[in-house]
Parts: sequence; C-alpha cells; structure tokens
Amino acid sequence: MILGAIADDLTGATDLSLILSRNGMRVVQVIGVPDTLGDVARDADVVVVALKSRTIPAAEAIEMSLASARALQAAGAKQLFFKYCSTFDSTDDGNIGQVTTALMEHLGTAHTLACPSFPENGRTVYKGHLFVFDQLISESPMRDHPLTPMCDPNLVRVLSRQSNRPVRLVPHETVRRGAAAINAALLQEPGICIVDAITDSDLRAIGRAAAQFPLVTGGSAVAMGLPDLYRENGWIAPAAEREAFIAPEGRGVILAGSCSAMTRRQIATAEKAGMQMMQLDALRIASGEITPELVVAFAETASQCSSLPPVIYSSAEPAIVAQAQKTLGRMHAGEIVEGLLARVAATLATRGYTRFISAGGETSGAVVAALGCSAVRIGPEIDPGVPWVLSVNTERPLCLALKSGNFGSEDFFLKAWEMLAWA
Ligand SMILES: Nc1ncnc2c1ncn2[C@@H]1O[C@H](COP(=O)(O)OP(=O)(O)O)[C@@H](O)[C@H]1O
Ligand SMILES: O=C(O)[C@@H](O)C(=O)COP(=O)(O)O
Repeated sequence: MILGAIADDLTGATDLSLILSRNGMRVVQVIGVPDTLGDVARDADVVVVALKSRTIPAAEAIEMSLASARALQAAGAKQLFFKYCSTFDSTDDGNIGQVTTALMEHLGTAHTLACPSFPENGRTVYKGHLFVFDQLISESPMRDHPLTPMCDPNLVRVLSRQSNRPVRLVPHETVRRGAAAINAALLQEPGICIVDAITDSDLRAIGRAAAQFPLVTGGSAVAMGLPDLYRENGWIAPAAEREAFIAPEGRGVILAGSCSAMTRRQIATAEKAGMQMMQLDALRIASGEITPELVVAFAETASQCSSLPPVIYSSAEPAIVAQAQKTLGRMHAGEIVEGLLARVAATLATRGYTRFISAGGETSGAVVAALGCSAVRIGPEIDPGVPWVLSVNTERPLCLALKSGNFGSEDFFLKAWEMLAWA
C-alpha cells in the first residue's frame, strides 16, 4: 500500500475511492477508525478510511483522524491524504484546519496544501475563492447548509480561523506554470497553502508538485493525478482490472436526509417518475408522531405497489429546517433525523431490502453504521463522485449508493436504480 486516506464523511470517502479506482488503483474502503488493517491492506494500493468527523467537536475529529493515520502508517502507507468536501464544509470551530494541523504535527511536516477544487462537479478555486459553478460558495445554496453553512468564500480566511499554522495562497498564475513552480511555491515558507485550481490539468500538476509531501489535503479531485505518478515511480502495479459488480437480489429504498438544492430537485424528479414518497418532518419525529415502525410500514406497502423503490426523505427548504433547528437545536435536529433514517434502514435490511440509496454525507454515515457495514468495494459510477458500492462484511451482501447531497444529475435516483437492472 502506498496511500492512506482519511475522509471526514462517508460520501466523501466513496467519492475519493471512485476517483482512485477509476485511475487504476486497487482501493479498499473501510468505515470507522480501524484497529488494524493487516489483512485488508495486503492487496490494496490505497486504503480509504471513512469517518463521520466533519461536524463533531474538533478534539474528537483529531483523535479519530490520528488513530486512523497511525493504522494506515502501520499498514505501510507512505503518503497520507486528508479528504474533505469540495464545498469545504466546516465551521469556524473546525474541523478541516484543526485536523490538518494535527496531521502535520503527527507527520512532522511543516508544509501541506489544501485544495477542494473538483471541476467536473463545478467546484473551482480562483484567487483563493471557492466557486460552485458560476456562484461564489457564499452565494450558493451552501450558505443554508443545515450543519455547516458556508458564508465566507475566501478559503485563506476560512482556514486561518481553523488553524494556528500560517495559511497563504498559491495563485493560479503559479499553478499555470506547472508542477515545479507549484512545488517551489509550496516549499517557500512553512504553513498550509490554499492552491488555486480551475481545471483537471491544474489538479494533476498540483498532485505532481506534492508527490513527496507526507500529507496532501483536499477534495477527491486533487488525488486524480496520484495513481499515474505512483505508477511512473514504480510504487504500484500497472492499472488494476475492476472486479465484476453483481448486485444482490432484493428490494430497494431511497433514504434522503440531505437538504441541498440538488437533492431536493432529485426528489421532485423521483416523484414525477412515479416513485412512492414519504416526507418526514423533524419536529414530528421529535414529538414521537413519526416512528420508525410507521415509516417501515409505508416502505413495505409502497414496495408492493411499485417496482420502483420508495423515497423516504426529510429534505426540506431552508425555512423549514431553520424552524426545526430553532426548536430542537441545530445538531440535535440533525441527530434526530439521522437516527430515524438509520433505524428504518436497519429494520428494512432484516426484511429483505438489499439495495439502499442514501442522500447526504452525515445521513449516509448514520445509515451505513446501522446496517453494520464496516467496509465496501467500489462498483460502477452512477454520476461523477458517486459509485454503487457493495458491502463486504454484512450478514447478507448489500449494495449501496451513497450520494453526496450536492452531487448527481436531477434524475439520479431513477438512474441509480435502473443501473441495477443490468448489474
Ligand atoms: N427537515 C430537517 N430538519 C432539520 N435537520 C435536517 C432535516 N433533514 C435533514 N436534516 C439534517 O441535515 C443534515 C444534512 O447533512 P448531510 O446528510 O451531510 O447532507 P449533505 O450531504 O447535503 O451535506 C443531517 O444531519 C440531517 O439529519
Ligand atoms: O467532495 C465532495 O463534495 C464530496 O465528496 C463530499 O465530501 C460529500 O459530502 P456531503 O455533501 O456532505 O455528502
């Protein structure tokens, strides 16, 4: 194994695993802090550890990340990659800066870079400012994220508030001059460099520039150049063949806890396509009016009426989410919704459901933990950043599509489901 990756949420981990496996690396993805990785890592070029550390207190996120780093290093990782969201999801309390700083200290390195750019999904960084397609992040729907509202587009400023290390910019003028110029800029002074990147070729140059860095941090796309680089250096074998993906027979369900504008559009499209819908309200879950039993009963009835999977969603407009948060508290509202969706998933799995599509990083983390799944194998790509994956250690095999809230086309749910017809 050459690369050890730590992702701060589950959908982010599968996104990174997909990019690396698409570029011919043998990827193993584990969920939660691993004790040891001996057997798991033996035939892998990279192990990706999926945490649920994006919105927890910074001290806990640091502890989980360092424990994962130690396990990855013990299994042979020569370089570490800290993966966070392409929309830089975090608050001033953390956790991107704090975890990066802790990993730098752990590795004894004074230099690293931070770059969430993912042009294929419309995320670019220019003059240190993060864009989502044509909008600054702070003017995009991400300003209303339920847990990590992004209101400052200047990443140098954002990261400076989260780290005691100096944070500066490597501007696009330097990035355009290629890997050697970027490398020189990164090494000029100690600290964390936000690096501008607006195209895949920028990202490949950045990867090359950081080839010898013990720690790289960023969105998944920053890793796209690493596999070729490792092969050129003889550190990994020629591109691996992808294993066949065989979806287990069984019923399916869609569970959506993401409130992103894209997930809400995908839900509307699913309804138009004839999927059976149930909307969950956070306040009614908190009052006990909506119970897991009620939701499971809906899913079972809906599955009898239609060959399409039912959609169970708490996704709502910012005003509704804000109202729930005012009554329940921001984090508690999230936990209540995640808890319900997780219990529904666990019950459905005992009743023959084997195909789960989940929308939202925190949501997917909760759902997959409840399914008892601690490792997955990466399958075919549904949309950029979102593959089907197969559980490797559950009682019965499960196939899962873990969709980042912001990712996927408007017909994502139907498209993901139809892919299983030939898998
Ligand atoms: N109706 C709602 N009211 C309050 N919080 C909600 C509601 N629906 C979902 N949430 C919470 O919002 C958070 C969404 O985060 P996540 O699942 O990571 O989605 P995304 O991928 O869009 O960031 C979760 O913690 C979820 O439980
Ligand atoms: O980088 C990304 O945008 C995704 O890989 C990611 O991190 C997903 O997070 P959520 O949007 O919270 O699902």
